[in-house]
Amino acid sequence: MAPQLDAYFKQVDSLAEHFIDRLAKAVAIPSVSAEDERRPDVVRMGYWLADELKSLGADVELRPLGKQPHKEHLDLPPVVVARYGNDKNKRTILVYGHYDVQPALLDDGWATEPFKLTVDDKGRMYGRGSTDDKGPVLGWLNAIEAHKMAGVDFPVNLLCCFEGMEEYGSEGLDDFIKDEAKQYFKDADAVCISDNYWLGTEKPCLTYGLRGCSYYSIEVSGPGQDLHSGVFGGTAHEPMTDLMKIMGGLVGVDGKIAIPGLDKLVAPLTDEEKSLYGDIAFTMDNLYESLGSKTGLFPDKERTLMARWRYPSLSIHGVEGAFSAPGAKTVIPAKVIGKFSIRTVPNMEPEDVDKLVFDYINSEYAKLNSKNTLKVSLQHAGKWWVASPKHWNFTAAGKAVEHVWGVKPDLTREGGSIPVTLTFEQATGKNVLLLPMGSSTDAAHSINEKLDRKNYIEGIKLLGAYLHYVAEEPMKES
Ligand SMILES: C[C@H](N)C(=O)N[C@@H](Cc1c[nH]cn1)C(=O)O
Ligand SMILES: [Zn+2]
Ligand SMILES: [Zn+2]
Repeated sequence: MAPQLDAYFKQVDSLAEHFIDRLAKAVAIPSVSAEDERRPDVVRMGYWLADELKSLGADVELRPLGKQPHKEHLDLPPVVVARYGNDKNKRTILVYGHYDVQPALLDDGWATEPFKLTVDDKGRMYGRGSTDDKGPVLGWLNAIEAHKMAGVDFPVNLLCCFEGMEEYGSEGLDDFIKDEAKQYFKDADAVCISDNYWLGTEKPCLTYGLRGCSYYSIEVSGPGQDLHSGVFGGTAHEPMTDLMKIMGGLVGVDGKIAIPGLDKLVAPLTDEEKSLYGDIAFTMDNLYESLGSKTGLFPDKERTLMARWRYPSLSIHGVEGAFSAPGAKTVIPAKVIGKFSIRTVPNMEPEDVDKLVFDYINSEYAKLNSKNTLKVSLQHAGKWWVASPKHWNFTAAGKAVEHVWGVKPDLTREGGSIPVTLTFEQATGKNVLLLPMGSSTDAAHSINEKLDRKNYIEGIKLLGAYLHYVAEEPMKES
């Protein structure tokens, strides 16, 4: 295998500028799934990706997902499914990624235009979606192209599933995966997802766990319209005041969730699990570097990792309808919608979490004796996932990491969520591996998101090398 991989790696290096150009084209399409007016761009991105795959020789289909639930005027963006290779003597790997991105505005504080890939003198490639998840998705396409150009036989059959709604809770995809598990995806021997990050900036990792995400909104309404606070202040129940009381009580400044009973749903920490954290290559400086400050909640690495991986957290995201522009407008908002989410962990069942959340908010609201109207809703929920890393899929990826990066990867869990991971595992019955490309300082979801050139180019080598090692692994279990 070594000469083949050498030829492939060389080809990746010589195509590096072309691969960066491909990423620039993808970043230039503002495929923001959460913004209704951007939906045509999300669809355009799906078609662009399909065309790129076709030009590389893959069989591609754009599968419609129907209307968006609760927003029937909007079509969901298509799922791009593709097959590259159909050799019965080769293994088949199913890869998943997403071509939608988080919202981004220059005014949010970006140093460069978010939808223009901007490379600085240190090789940092800034742009929305660079690391989450356009760089990794294009990594698979680039791996195909470099094999073709180098004349190296592609070692496996590749099935692709690229969606356009991941950042909005993967609307519609669960049913699609369940339907296709025994059809389009039926040949898959294992699944690989590249959509998370290293823990630091130096050491690669393989990831076998994710937290779940239950996302809620609290709507408080009262007055028929926004009011003058001089004329009506002190005479009416104010929705914003009620909302702030409720939202402010959900979580303490120490990160402790105030919802009674939630902690009882969490799997107890065993001695065996506790012993795993010490060996992970992660320092408090890694945390401070990616936070951009020293505002961590815990002084030590073990508790920080546990807080990220194996305990739930509650984050308050924002308030719709509130006065958030600069200035000093004296308005009483008539209706406000507060948004928060809970990252869930083993053994929290989403329905149990919902019940505790609704009961707590309703009982706290009752204590306010407000005449306003409260509505609490679940926006979307995705369950946590923890798998066994003792599978040939992980062994192959471990060997590929050692080959490309010269170091054994850490086995990590991830604080973020990719809800379809569990769906892929359950619907196909196959092992799922998370193989990240980007690093902890990439600022996914934040301003100035970036992917380092080195992570992108070596990441393309890694994805290709992983497929070669997969082809060599003895098949021991499904
Ligand atoms: C880890 C992955 N790249 C990611 O960013 N996932 C999102 C998924 C999500 C959940 N609700 C909405 N989007 C995340 O963890 O926030
Ligand atoms: Zn992602
Ligand atoms: Zn994301």
